[in-house]
Amino acid sequence: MIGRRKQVENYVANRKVIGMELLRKPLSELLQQEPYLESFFHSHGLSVEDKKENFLAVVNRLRRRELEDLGTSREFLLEGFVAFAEHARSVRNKKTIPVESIKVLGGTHKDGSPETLALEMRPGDMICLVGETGSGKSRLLADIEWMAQKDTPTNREVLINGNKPDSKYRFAVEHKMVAQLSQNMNFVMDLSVKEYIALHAESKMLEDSHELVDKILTKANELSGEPFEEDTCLTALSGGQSRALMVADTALLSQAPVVLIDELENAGIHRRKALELLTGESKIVLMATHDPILALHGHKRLVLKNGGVDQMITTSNEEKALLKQLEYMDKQMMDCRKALRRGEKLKVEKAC
Ligand SMILES: Nc1ncnc2c1ncn2[C@@H]1O[C@H](COP(=O)(O)OP(=O)(O)OP(=O)(O)O)[C@@H](O)[C@H]1O
Repeated sequence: MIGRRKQVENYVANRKVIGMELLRKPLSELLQQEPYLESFFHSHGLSVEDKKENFLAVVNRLRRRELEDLGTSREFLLEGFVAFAEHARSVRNKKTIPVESIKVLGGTHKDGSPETLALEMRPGDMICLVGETGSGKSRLLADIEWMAQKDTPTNREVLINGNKPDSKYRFAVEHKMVAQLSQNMNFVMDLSVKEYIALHAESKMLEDSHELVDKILTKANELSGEPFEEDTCLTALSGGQSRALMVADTALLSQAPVVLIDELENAGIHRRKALELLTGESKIVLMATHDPILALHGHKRLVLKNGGVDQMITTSNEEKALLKQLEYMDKQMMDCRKALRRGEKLKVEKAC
């Protein structure tokens, strides 16, 4: 039987240069540069009291009994740590495709007739989809999400920056082009708001995650009708607070250049600010909605009929003027709601 120092030396000798720098660097230095590596220690039940040590020393120190208790081996830990770090680095360095434009070329309506469409969208655009039930709004959102190549029921084709998207972008989960915000956002995790955002930021291997967590919390509170604290449990958030958190999280943490929204419900969220936050982060926002305030906020709206885009309407100046009136009424409604919550009696100027 070979001793533990020998096992580690053998491993070191057999291992090619890659990974050795990682194993020999003092943990204090390594974890300062790549704090997410600490989760490897937690998940493998390793304690690191002396951070001046390097990973080789940590593994070397472990006794056979301890390794058995942890259900692992030295080789496994060394291999695992290097693999974990390499994967984490690749996630961190991963770039989504820089999107300058997305073009949707028409396919066919439900009855098979051709759809005349050449829709071009650029970062910062907000486009609304309107239409009767079953007219094809969700299908259009799905075509964009799947980067359809005449291979969906609509036969549409989606071009990224004027070209057919590389299949690695179409099918690889880590290159997600699209973030979805759906109507039903319920949390089932037993975490505080701050823990949840921190976990999400950590999963993206971001360096400045603390700053970002605070920024997301502040933005979520600006969007929410009812403010909430960082230690509020996710499951205790109201529908509006959950949506506000998801919008802020998507805008600031998601690398996906496109956000698809299936109706942003009215209650408890400042909808205009939510859209401004998303488009301000240079995302392309597409939203299926029948809410006039949201629909008129879009630069354009697509009218869906029989599975195809029937009209593409640019928001007119008259509609923009109407939007101001609607927003005024909406604010009155919000104020009334707040006053009711505070137990106040409503006065005529606050009447909705
Ligand atoms: N061009 C098309 N060709 C064939 N099938 C289509 C086409 N467009 C939509 N469909 C199909 O029609 C059905 C209804 O479409 P979809 O769910 O997109 O409608 P919707 O407008 O989102 O409806 P709702 O408002 O009820 O959510 C779906 O099964 C969808 O796949």
